[in-house]
Amino acid sequence: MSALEFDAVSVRYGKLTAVDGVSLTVPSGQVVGLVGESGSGKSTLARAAVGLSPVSAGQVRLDGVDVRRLPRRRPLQMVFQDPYSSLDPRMGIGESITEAMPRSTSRGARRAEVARLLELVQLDPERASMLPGQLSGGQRQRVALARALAGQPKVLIADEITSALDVSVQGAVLNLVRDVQRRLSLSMLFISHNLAVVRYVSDIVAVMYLGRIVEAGPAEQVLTDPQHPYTRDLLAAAPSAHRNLLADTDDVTAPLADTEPADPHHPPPGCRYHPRCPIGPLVHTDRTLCVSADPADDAAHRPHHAACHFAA
Ligand SMILES: Nc1ncnc2c1ncn2[C@@H]1O[C@H](COP(=O)(O)OP(=O)(O)OP(=O)(O)O)[C@@H](O)[C@H]1O
Repeated sequence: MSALEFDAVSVRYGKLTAVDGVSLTVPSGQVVGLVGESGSGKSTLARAAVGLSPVSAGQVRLDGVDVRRLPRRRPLQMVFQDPYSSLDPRMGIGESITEAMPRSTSRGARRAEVARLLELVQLDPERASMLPGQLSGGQRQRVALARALAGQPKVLIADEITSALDVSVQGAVLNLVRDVQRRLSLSMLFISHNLAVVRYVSDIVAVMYLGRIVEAGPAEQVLTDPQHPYTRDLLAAAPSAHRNLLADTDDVTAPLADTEPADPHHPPPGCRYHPRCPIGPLVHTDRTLCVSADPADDAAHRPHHAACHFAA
């Protein structure tokens, strides 16, 4: 079991700061669910761990070791929304899985290992010679998971892995991932725009807004007693999060009611959420503080914390 730590990580694309000094820990054997609107920087943060987005400041560590020092970052494996990101359409699925195994795997052991991995993701090992195009979307995603597991990871990063699938198979893939995570005691960073899905798999929930984590804590606490107005607004925009696991209405990428989506190229001064935040007017404070001062997350040492001047 291994802990993944983002320590004040920033990612810049030219003038755009997509991830801005994010600190977040995925504790050993636990699942951290990362939520937030489209463009908030979730994928960029996850990709920073596996070397797919450029870290301009800060460090990502696995058990205290800078991940850049890990050979091919093999202990960190990522599964994407589109399984074709990791599967070659011209390569048999068994071969794709074999390719991801450590070089030390003997030739003789490879075939048995492919069969073991296919069984682990509940696919018939007889299918090892099939091409990805001969499988359904859900089966392809299972193969992508088997390929990620072939690298013998300690940490699994799952980025919207069910959102491109038919609703009818989303639940099964989700159950599979959760089952595999528990069985192998993997640490997992799980990204989804669907709050009900995040609630179902996560021990900890982190909420991202314009490149920052604005709230994090034990999943139940964050989702039933949110401290940050943005988290409250997300939950209010997804009322079925508590009932229907896979309802489309939980899409938090939809703009929140009556508010302009934020422009990551021009983050507002002070608190980044202040132009959309209902709290100032509600509590009759003058909003000078929110407009002028960036709310430092003073309580980041606590299990449940939020970056808001008026956190509940
Ligand atoms: N390779 C890139 N080059 C330039 N800008 C990028 C790149 N990748 C992401 N961005 C920008 O960084 C910001 C964060 O994007 P990111 O994809 O991480 O957000 P997200 O929260 O994962 O959104 P989504 O749910 O839509 O994937 C966005 O403004 C996006 O346009």
